[in-house]
Amino acid sequence: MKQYLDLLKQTYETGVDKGDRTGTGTRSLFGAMMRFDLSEGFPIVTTKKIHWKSVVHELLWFLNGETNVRYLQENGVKIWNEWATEEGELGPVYGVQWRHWKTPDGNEIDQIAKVIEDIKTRPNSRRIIVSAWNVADLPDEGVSPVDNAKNGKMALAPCHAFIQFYVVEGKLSCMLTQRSVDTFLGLPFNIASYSLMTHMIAQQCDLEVGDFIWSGGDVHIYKNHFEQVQEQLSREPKTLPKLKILRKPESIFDYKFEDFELVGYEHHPAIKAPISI
Ligand SMILES: Nc1nc(=O)c2c([nH]1)NC[C@@H]1CN(c3ccc(C(=O)N[C@@H](CCC(=O)O)C(=O)O)cc3)CN21
Ligand SMILES: O=c1ccn([C@H]2C[C@H](O)[C@@H](COP(=O)(O)O)O2)c(=O)[nH]1
Repeated sequence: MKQYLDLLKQTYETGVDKGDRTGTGTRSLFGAMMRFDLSEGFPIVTTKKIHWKSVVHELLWFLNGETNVRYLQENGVKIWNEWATEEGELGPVYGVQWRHWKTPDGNEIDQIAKVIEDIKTRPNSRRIIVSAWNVADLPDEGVSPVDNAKNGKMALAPCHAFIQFYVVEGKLSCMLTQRSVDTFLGLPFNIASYSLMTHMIAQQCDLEVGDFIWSGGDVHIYKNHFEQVQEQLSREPKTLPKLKILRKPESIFDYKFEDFELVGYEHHPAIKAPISI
């Protein structure tokens, strides 16, 4: 995960002080790209422990079209709790936009099903895209995440907002555009999550995995993560694990947590850090 550590270092050393919505304050740079060849190992950060269980359950939850944190909580995943209403609602976040994008005529579009169909039937298409950036559902930035969710808006505007797939020589690649990046806490999850999804879609479409390309807009380190970043940058990365998918489910919507095994995930100890809400 040299690419990740290089970006963390670059942001830490060359970023500019910048205020932000949460009030914490950040060091930030604008515009970055990383490329991971998924055939060379599964890109999960090794210089601290990443909670793999949270990565997998969060992705399955998105793919199920869900936006209530109940499923996550039932599976011991706490990462979305702070933004949810008392009933557990987050408003029309990723799950709704991926699976149930509302059209003006009252119908819905399942963007994930469409992407699978496109990859199978029109692999040369340059329009194999999932967008979570539904302008009509964006939150009001002057209102708290919980109040936005109560008002039927997204609790948070999508961070990983635009996904494009590409097929060539029997390999599936994925490129993500992430408009806002919590480099210490969020980014390791985002890289692992999209790499996992690329493996799943490749399996469903009988393709090998190609590259995962990540691009970021406002790449920042929160000011209360500086010590943790220094600690992490002092650690030596370890060899990447391999992802094993233990069966081929009927469809992209039928995967279970137990279907995935990260073989040989060696990592340094976890590093605790406060999350900015
Ligand atoms: N400021 C901020 N950063 C984010 O990364 C982020 C948000 N907000 N809001 C929405 C989601 C929620 N995400 C989160 C939330 C919490 C952790 C977190 O606390 N991670 C810890 C513990 C993980 C666990 O035990 O599951 C970590 O050490 O990685 C990570 C990503 C990513 N997103
Ligand atoms: O998957 C995610 C979700 C969120 N983040 C981070 C990026 C920002 O630090 C906050 C969102 O705040 P905005 O003011 O809406 O930009 O959450 C992430 O890195 N990854």
